[in-house]
Amino acid sequence: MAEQQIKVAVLGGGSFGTALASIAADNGAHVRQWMRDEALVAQINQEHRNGRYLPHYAINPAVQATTDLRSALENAELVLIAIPSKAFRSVVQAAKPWLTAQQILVSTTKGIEQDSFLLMSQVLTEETGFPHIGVIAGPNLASEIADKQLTATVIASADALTRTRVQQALGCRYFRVYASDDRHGVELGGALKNIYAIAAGMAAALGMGENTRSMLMTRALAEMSRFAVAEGANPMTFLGLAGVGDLIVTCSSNLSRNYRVGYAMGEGRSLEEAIAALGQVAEGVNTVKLVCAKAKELDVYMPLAEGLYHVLFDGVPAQDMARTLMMGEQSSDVEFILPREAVQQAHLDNRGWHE
Ligand SMILES: NC(=O)C1=CN([C@@H]2O[C@H](COP(=O)(O)OP(=O)(O)OC[C@H]3O[C@@H](n4cnc5c(N)ncnc54)[C@H](O)[C@@H]3O)[C@@H](O)[C@H]2O)C=CC1
Ligand SMILES: O=C(CO)COP(=O)(O)O
Repeated sequence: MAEQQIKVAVLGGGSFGTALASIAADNGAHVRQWMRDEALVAQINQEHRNGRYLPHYAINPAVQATTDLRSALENAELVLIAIPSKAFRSVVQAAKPWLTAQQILVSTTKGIEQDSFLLMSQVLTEETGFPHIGVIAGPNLASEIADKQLTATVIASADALTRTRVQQALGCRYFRVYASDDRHGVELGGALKNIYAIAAGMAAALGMGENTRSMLMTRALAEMSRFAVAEGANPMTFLGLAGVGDLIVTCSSNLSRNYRVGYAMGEGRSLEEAIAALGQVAEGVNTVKLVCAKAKELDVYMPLAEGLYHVLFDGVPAQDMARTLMMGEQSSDVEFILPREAVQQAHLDNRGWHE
């Protein structure tokens, strides 16, 4: 018996939405991709190319682009939402008339909502109340996926049907989909690593070495997981693709937009100049603001994020961020083994030498 063709809707005409639409079509799905720009729709449908966001890659000709939300969503079994966090809720609200409780709704967005501090899958839950909600995150540079470089991602959901359908719809010879039920941890991993990608780009532009890069990434992981645990996530998630995996790729690659913003600032450009030169979304700029405020509220120690905040928004020179790392408290390597507090207490108990 021939397998049924799954119907997939992708909301968003940017680089990641386009890469995912093309994967699903390569996998035999019936794919409609919604975006606002009529010219881009025409280009995708006629030339099978997204000249604005992925100009050098061929899109599977079966992807049908449209500016009509209704026709994109009607009868779709799986809806992938690849819209920057600033516009995510408004797009979900516009889509609501054509969303149903049977559909599987998946956010691919790595950001946090400004006023609510909600992650995008929480926005989906709040707006729809539907049961099949998940999130995709992992080391997934869109242009490498479009180039069919071997890539892995994570589908995270408490709902087994959501995990399975996404694995079936997107898993193919160049794209491997792993499952997790820690939706919050996976989604936080994707959002938080953008902060450290900016810092890593800065460090690279300032000529810092490989030891420094490795220290930065590892301490970033400690900081991310500390924050995520305070938010109720499982720290083990950060050993996976959406934690350490995504951190490695975004802190190492010039293809990451967050890394590029940091690199431009490390070369002496202002934040405004760096963003203007990018011309795309770097979610980390907003995320660092929101996370620093939340960390204060929760009393979570995040010296790297705070140091980056001061460089981005208070005019502190980028070189000084490294000092924050070197001159911070003497701490624990892996605090899930030796708690930070135990190290601090031992210092208090042994005051007076070298101080
Ligand atoms: N590009 C990448 O390599 C990856 C991106 N992501 C995440 O996916 C999300 C989307 O990213 P990209 O596709 O890369 O972004 P992008 O910057 O390439 O494109 C964003 C798309 O959203 C559209 N958009 C913006 N505001 C809108 C609105 N109000 N209504 C309708 N459409 C609107 C833009 O027109 C554009 O088509 C981001 O949060 C990002 O963190 C996740 C993994 C990889
Ligand atoms: O999340 C990404 C890769 O996994 C893409 O990162 P940027 O948003 O920094 O380009």
